[in-house]
Amino acid sequence: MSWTQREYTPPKSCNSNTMTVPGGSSRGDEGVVVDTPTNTFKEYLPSKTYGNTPITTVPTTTSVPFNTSSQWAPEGKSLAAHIASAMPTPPESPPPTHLATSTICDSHHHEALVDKTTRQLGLHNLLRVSTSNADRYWLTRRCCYVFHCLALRTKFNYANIPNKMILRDDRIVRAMEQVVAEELEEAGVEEQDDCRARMSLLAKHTARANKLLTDMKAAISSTLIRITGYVLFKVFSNLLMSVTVHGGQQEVIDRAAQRDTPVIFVPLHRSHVDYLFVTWVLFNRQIPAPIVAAGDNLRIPVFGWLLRGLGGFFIKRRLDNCKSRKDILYRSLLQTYVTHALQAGYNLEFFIEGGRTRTGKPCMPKGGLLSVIVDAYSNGTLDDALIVPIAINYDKILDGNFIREQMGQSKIPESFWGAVRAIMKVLSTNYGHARIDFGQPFSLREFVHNQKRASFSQLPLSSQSHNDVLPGCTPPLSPSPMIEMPVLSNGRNSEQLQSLPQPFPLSEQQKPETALFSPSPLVMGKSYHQRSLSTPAANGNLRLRRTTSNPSNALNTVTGTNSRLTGAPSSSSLFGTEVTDEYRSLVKSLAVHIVYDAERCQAVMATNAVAWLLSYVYREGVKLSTLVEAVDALRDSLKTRKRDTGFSGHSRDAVLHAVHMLGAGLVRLEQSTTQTSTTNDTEQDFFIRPVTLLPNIIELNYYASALAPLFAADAIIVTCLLSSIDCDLWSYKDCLPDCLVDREKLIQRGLRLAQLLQHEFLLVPACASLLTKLGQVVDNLIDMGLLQDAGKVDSRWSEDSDEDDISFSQQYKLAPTSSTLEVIGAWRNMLAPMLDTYYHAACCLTSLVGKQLPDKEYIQSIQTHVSSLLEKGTLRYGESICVDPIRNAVKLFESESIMECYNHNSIRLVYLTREYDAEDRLSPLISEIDSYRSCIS
Ligand SMILES: CCCCCCCCCCCCCCCC(=O)SCCNC(=O)CCNC(=O)[C@H](O)C(C)(C)COP(=O)(O)OP(=O)(O)OC[C@H]1O[C@@H](n2cnc3c(N)ncnc32)[C@H](O)[C@@H]1OP(=O)(O)O
Repeated sequence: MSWTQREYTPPKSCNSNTMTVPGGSSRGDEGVVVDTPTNTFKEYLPSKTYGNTPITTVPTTTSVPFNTSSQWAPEGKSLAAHIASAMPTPPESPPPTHLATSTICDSHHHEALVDKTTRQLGLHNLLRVSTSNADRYWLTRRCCYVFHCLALRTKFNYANIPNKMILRDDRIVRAMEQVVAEELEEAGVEEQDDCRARMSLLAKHTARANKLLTDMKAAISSTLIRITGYVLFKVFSNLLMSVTVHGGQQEVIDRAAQRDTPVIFVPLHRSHVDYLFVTWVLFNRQIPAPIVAAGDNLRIPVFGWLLRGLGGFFIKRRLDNCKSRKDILYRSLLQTYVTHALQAGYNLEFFIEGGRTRTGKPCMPKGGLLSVIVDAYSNGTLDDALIVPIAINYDKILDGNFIREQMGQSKIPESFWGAVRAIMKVLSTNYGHARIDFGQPFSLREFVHNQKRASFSQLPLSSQSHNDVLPGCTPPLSPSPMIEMPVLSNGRNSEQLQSLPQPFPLSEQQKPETALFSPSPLVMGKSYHQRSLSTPAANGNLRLRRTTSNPSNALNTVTGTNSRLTGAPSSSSLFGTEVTDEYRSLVKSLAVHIVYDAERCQAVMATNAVAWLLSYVYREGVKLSTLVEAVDALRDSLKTRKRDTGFSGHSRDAVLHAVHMLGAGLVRLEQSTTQTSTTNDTEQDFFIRPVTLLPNIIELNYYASALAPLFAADAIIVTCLLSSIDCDLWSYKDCLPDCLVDREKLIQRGLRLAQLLQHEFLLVPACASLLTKLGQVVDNLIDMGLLQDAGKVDSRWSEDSDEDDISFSQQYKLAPTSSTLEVIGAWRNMLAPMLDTYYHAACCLTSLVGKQLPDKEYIQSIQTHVSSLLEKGTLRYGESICVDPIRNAVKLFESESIMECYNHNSIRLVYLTREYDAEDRLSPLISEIDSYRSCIS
């Protein structure tokens, strides 16, 4: 089987800054055993019922007695021992094929951060620490973590941001006045008439603001970080075989952290361990801990206090309790706190997806916190920020599984005892390897510049006046009165600071434009506010100085609106109610860039590869030897696509390790004996079979889904191809079926399917063209030999063409072979369960004709419908029952204006729009989705 595919090369405007390090993860290298895992397979005990649907679970006994010796296992080892010793991903293995990736258009910042040294560094297992005397003395060997943690510098003076200072901020004062005025108006009291009512309302809201701030703010303690750092060494070394980071990436992060610019860490969220890892890596690199946005569901006894001391600041997961009424005061407090913290020198970390992925694929990003940063930049409060996408992946996630929620049951709220129970459970299990990948840091300023240039070049020449407000940006805040900025010092004196690399130089291409900016020494020198962590003594009273104008600020300068804007409040803020569409799309494209970049740098673990192959290629089971070959081929494909694997060494070890990690509940390992036809000898092999029953298959699918974004575009084109031909390719193995494929039509169909699946996959970043990407996927099918040139036809003869419009469309004939069929079959199977769900969700729209339903009830009715079809055996894939694709289908119906919603008494009610409020009007949509399913056998 050949999975090899040409890598998608972004268009010229979007340079891929993939860096290569010599070596590359290679197959066949000797693996170094890091640790010895427990030899027992963990028992998998899913609950027997989910909601009202009884679910059959597979027995948890394995088919292979792992404690017996086997002929197959070399040197008379027991099978269990053999499997236990088959562990890929030694940390000293060759480094990955790339350091980090970034898709940022025309980015130049990497030149300043990446050099020969960073490219040459290899992988590093964080659990292996070395103190200078580590090997010499018994005590330093025994207590290496203690010595290591003591040697690290953690004492940064994290600035205190007093409530008073935030409450005095203009934004809060305005918000408070607005809230009070609204309440007075609601109560029918004229503001001028009732001064006392106004004063008492002001006092009430000031007290509320004070309480909200106290509940929100982080209170980092250096000592707590040091102690936790040590505890995490002990805990991780018990739970995990390795925690690997690329040395070059660490070096780049060090350099980024030394710049006088806030660093914004944006990890994809898989597990509660993610935020522990990020701060822990920074602790190991002696970088100040960032403040981390934590959902206020985590503000539970003891743990809440602990998280706050480690950098957590608590935010509401939904800003407004009721969507129809914005909590202006809360929004302005959050925005002001984050802005002041960035000004005070804190680095920030937040999980842009707004929660852990339940499917294994990245979730669509949220724009709230990101808009705060963009707003701080646009109003001149921040000169720049370095954004670092991060991806963390695990052989096996420590937080259990998300089956309950995928089966439609509500999430169990976090509690003290729940957390204690979870920790106790986790402590007794082996979770294999974990891998942390830092993407290429990129400059917010550079991003905004590039976005602005892209939008600017799209404007007609006549409208390209420098006085025009920049497309994608709203006017910045007026300059605020000068307040003194706290000097944050992380131990560097001013000379050291001067010697550090300066903010990213603007590129040659940017120069003509930047010439429009008023030249200022502030940009080149260090006169703009200093960022460093201050000594409390020097900053007993923290005061902030905001730059009066920021000449390097792309938005100010390009809009040329500084003078006009004096006194104008920001309308682009979390607090502001009038967020323009252009500004929203700027923030959205930044958010998409971050998630796209983070996903691209995520390493594929052995469990992901095996789960993907078992879910979509060998659902009926496969011999170990065949699976090993398939993993080899998949690794080649990943390499071609510049994706790194979180394992190295022999693929057979990787497969056995993955089977062990996934456990008997998800994958069965059976011993099989085959007779060779030539020598009549018997050969021992294993037969590996995925457990395809519900709910186990949902968990297996979680691991498989890590590869879904990588193959999503291929899967879309293949699904369109297979559903548009009227023959079954599988019956034409190695011969030519008599059908032709039109390139243009295929790509157009692909574009439509991509639109239907817009809530499932981020196929391209904002700076790239989906059309180009789908074209490259078609080219790849040609390279694979599936499509063969059949000449061009005059497209005038096609149905919708114009008589005068002469254009030729490329035609292809199909040449399926067993290996290409295996590959495209896997891609097709990847989308099949999702398309089934979308189809049935569309069918259920008919139940909404002439009525409205609470959205939860509607989603539940779709799930009930799908599970009844599963019980009847009409549906092939158990995964179709998952609630996530159902929700995404509903979001699609909303974005296609088929359905609308409104809030009534905090309940979200959905109903069909007038154009679709009849069964016959829904039929075209249902048939359209069904047309893509016709390829599913
Ligand atoms: C040494 C070892 C140490 C160990 C050390 C451990 C460290 C220990 C730390 C603890 C750490 C715990 C970490 C837990 C991990 C989580 O708890 S993850 C969950 C919490 N975090 C997040 O959710 C962060 C990302 N989420 C967001 O940014 C969300 O937008 C918010 C802020 C939560 C709000 O969500 P929402 O209420 O659903 O609202 P959303 O639709 O996003 O929009 C809100 C507003 O944002 C603005 N906005 C949204 N999109 C846009 C846009 N595209 N453009 C412009 N404005 C926009 C608008 O103003 C919008 O309001 P409207 O005008 O639409 O009314």
